[in-house]
Amino acid sequence: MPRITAARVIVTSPGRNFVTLKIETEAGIYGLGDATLNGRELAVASYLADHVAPCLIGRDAHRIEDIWQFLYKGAYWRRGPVTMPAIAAVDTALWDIKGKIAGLPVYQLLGGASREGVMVYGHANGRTIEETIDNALHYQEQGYKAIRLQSGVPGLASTYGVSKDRYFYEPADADLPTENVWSSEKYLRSVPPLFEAAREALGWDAHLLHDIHHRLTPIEAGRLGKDLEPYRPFWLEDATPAENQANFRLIRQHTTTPLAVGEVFNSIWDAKQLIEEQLIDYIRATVVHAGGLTHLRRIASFADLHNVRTGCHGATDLSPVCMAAALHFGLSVPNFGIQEYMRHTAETDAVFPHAYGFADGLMHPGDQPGLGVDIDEELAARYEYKRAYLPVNRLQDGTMTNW
Ligand SMILES: O=C(O)C(=O)C[C@H](O)[C@H](O)CO
Repeated sequence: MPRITAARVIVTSPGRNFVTLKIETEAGIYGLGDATLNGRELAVASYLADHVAPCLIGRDAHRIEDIWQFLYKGAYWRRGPVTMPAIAAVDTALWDIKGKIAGLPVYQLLGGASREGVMVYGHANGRTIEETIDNALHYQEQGYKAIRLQSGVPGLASTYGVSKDRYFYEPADADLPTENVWSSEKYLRSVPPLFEAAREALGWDAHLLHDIHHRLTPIEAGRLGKDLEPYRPFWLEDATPAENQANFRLIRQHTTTPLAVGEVFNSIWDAKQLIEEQLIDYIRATVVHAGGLTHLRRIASFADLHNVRTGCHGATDLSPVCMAAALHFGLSVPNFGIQEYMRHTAETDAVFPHAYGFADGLMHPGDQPGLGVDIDEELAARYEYKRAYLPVNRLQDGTMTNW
């Protein structure tokens, strides 16, 4: 049996912070797992190093399910955004090890490929509609079949999703949280003209997506969904906060625009009602924040029963280790919908050499045994952790709201 001999936490910041778990076995085979929780990275690093790693030593690395249950049930304190990325990192690293021992890419262990590749969506954004459309055309030229559109809102100094760079978007940028100002009224007026212009410029074959980033009330989201129906969006994401899952009933009553939610979910319980009542069309839970491949597969199987497809989160704060795992998952899962792909910087890619690649709008995890992603520890050590926070949001009268 491949006995676990070490579990080390590597914190590195090649352009942004990442927390990686490296599990080593007696035979010298190791596996990697992503444990990055944007803006709260060190909490997960400590949870892993101080509380999880000591329990792993000596265990059989092949017993993925048993170790998952041990860490979930054994902590007594279940779920949560710190615990679940820690469990996810262990789980992902164990799938990596199993694949390496078997000499097979992880997607083969998950049942094999269900499709030729994983359709991904790129991020087009700009300060104005014209700039956003211009960027979207660049994505289309590169072969993207699906593009997320985010544009600046007239009258607001900054808004979610609008970056300084055409390809790289990094919202966590300050030593202390940056304060933004938000107006739902101004925003609601700005999105329909964006979609109208996008359909005109990009045609009707392109899948067009949009992220509300939890900023609307359910009835406002219902109105936006209705206003966008003529432009047939692929989805409206994170319409409203989903702690109260019943909120989505109100949105559903008012629009047929497909809904996606779940990037902040960390377990199947966050989505139970949403899925059972078919209040959403796509579940955004992902490998790192929702308990690893083992738990994500459980969520996807449950979603499949209710016609909900996957649409995993894939922002830059999810490391290439998570991206690789997401692609193995996306290639194999029967009810795959789409995968987000926000490309990493060259510095990040150099620290995490990987086998996955993009062609004609689809990504493939590659056929290396395991996940097909590694970490250059020497290079990683050159990038020290830098504290960074996500921004916060206030309404124009100063009231705190969702970012
Ligand atoms: O990718 C998305 O849809 C996001 O909303 C990105 C999030 O803001 C980001 O992952 C927060 O860390």
